[in-house]
Amino acid sequence: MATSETAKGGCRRPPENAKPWTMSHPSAPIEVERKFVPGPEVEDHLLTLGAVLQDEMKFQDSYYDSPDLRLTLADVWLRKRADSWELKHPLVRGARGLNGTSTQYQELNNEAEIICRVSEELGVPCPHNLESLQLEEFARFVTTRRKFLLPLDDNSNHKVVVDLDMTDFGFAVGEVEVLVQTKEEVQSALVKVDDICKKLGVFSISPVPGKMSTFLKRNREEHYRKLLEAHVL
Ligand SMILES: Cc1ncc(C[n+]2csc(CCOP(=O)(O)OP(=O)(O)OP(=O)(O)O)c2C)c(N)n1
Ligand SMILES: [Mg+2]
Repeated sequence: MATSETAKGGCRRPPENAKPWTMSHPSAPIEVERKFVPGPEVEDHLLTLGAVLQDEMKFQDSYYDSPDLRLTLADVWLRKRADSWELKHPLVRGARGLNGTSTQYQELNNEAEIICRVSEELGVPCPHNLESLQLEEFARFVTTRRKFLLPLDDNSNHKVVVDLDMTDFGFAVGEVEVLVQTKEEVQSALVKVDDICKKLGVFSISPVPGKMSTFLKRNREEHYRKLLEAHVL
C-alpha cells in the first residue's frame, strides 16, 4: 500500500514507450476466481478437504466511477475498502475479466499506480489525488466474510482461498480464489480453482452473479443494463 506521501507526492508515470494496460505488473497479482452459490453443507465440505478458517471479517466497500460510467463500462473496478484504495482491471485493455465462468483480474493496491490507471482510462492527465477526478460513489455495501485456507497439495503450489460472503443487503456468495504473479500461471490456477469447486460440490456450468452484479440489479437498474449491454456482467 502506498503511503499518503507517495500518493500525494505525484504519480510514478510509466516510461514513455510503455503500454501499461497491456503489460504484466510484477508487483500486481492476478486474481483467478470462481464464484459459487453456497449451500448449507459447504463449510462441512471445506473442513473435509482440510480447510482451516483463517479469518472472520467485516468490511465496507464503496465503488466509484465517472458520471458517464467510463470505468465500469471498461470492466475497471475502483473501490475503497476500509481506508485503502483498490483497483481491479482485465489483464489486457479492452478485454473482459469474465472468461467463461471464472474471472481473471489484475489487482492494484498502490494508490499512486491506481491514480495513473484511472486517469489513463478516463483520458485525462494524471492528477495528484483521486479526489481531483471527481468520481462518484455508485455502490456501497458491507460484507461479512469467513475466509478459509486450503492446504497446499503435491500437484500445485497455488495457495487456494475460499471466501464465504454475506452482504448487508442479504445476498450470499462463495468464491474460490488463487492469486498468481504472472499470466503464464493463470491456466494452471484455473484448473486448480475448478478442481476445488468440483470437490466442494459447487461447480456451476454458468457464471454465478457476484455481490456487485446483484447490488446493481437491485439498486441501479440503468447502470446494470448498460453493463449487460457492454458484456461486462
Ligand atoms: C462473476 C463475475 N464477477 C465479477 C465481475 C466483474 N466485477 C464486478 S464487481 C468487481 C469488483 C469486485 O470483485 P469481486 O471479486 O466480485 O468482489 P470481492 O469478492 O468483494 O473482492 P475480493 O475480496 O475478492 O477482492 C468485478 C471484478 C464479473 N464480470 N463477473
Ligand atoms: Mg472476490
